[in-house]
Amino acid sequence: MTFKVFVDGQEGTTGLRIHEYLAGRADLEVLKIDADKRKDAAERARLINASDITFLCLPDAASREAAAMVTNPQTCLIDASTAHRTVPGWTYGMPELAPGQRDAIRAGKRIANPGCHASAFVLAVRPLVQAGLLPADAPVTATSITGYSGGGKSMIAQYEAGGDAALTAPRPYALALAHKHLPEMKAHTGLARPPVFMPIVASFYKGLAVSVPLHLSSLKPGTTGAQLQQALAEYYAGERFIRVMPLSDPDTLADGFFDVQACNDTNRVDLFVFANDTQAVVMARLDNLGKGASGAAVQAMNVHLGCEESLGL
Ligand SMILES: NC(=O)C1=CN([C@@H]2O[C@H](COP(=O)(O)OP(=O)(O)OC[C@H]3O[C@@H](n4cnc5c(N)ncnc54)[C@H](OP(=O)(O)O)[C@@H]3O)[C@@H](O)[C@H]2O)C=CC1
Ligand SMILES: CC(=O)N[C@@H](CCC(=O)OP(=O)(O)O)C(=O)O
Repeated sequence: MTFKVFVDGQEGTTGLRIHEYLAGRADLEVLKIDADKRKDAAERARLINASDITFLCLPDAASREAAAMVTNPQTCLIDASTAHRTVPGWTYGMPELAPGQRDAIRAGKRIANPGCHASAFVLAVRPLVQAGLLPADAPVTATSITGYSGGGKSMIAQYEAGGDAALTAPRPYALALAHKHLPEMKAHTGLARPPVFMPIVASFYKGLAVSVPLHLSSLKPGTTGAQLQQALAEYYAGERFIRVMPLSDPDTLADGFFDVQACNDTNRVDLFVFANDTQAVVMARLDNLGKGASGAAVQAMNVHLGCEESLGL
């Protein structure tokens, strides 16, 4: 059986990368829209409804518009945007989130792909809340360092134009403390409040690492760094795309510096706990265009189609 797949937003950063993942898949027929019609609502609606799977790789408003175009009950949408991640009726497209999440992705026809920063944060924090080590009402904070491709075509063009000295240094942003990933960070971790979150974009193309600093005294009494690491390792045992590293892994910091780009060109997430007797930092690293966007979207499709086990990514 061949499944028909359409990418709405095929010329964008996420859409192009999805096409690379789909190339060579004998089980899929990729439907293409003519370049001059790619924003033509009627033509997009025709292709969406001719597909078994449509990836929405669009700004939020265009994603909502596309979702309203679906009339074919067989069509499954996988939305890369922020539009539907905490909307009832949509399944969060993170198979490793919880037992039962793969079944929900298999059954659902509306799948919301996690945000890149949120993917790293949720995967790092949820197991600690579930294990009772991190109280749900703890005052959690997080920073994220990301490559500029996370900002899509316009930010890539800005960085690659050159000539602006401000862009050569890392730039903290979202300092209104209302980043668009906060609702899903709260909803999918079990935290009572979203974290205080400060992302930083820097002058490298891709790669992302979220850091969550913790005072052990604010955790369940007696919690150690080893227990945090063990909780993550147990939660993700058997997950092929999640690698939980040894506590305070000396190899990672062989030269004293953390490599934000070491998951690039993979669909992998690496999780780390660095700790001493009183403090810990939990970190998650991924490729923002891999597990942070296009890789995760293709993985969700594979789960939906029941072929996750048999295919690589
Ligand atoms: N880049 C990343 O790391 C991640 C991105 N995302 C999300 O994925 C979505 C796509 O992001 P990204 O690929 O980076 O963005 P880009 O800006 O690179 O691409 C978006 C594409 O959508 C097209 N588009 C805009 N409006 C419409 C419309 N009405 N109809 C059809 N096409 C339209 C744009 O056209 P044109 O070429 O004319 O501009 C562009 O090609 C966004 O919601 C983003 O937030 C999610 C996770 C990570
Ligand atoms: C560098 C940069 O600007 N990054 C984007 C994140 C991209 C992303 O993941 O956005 P979605 O919510 O659409 O998934 C940002 O922080 O807004």
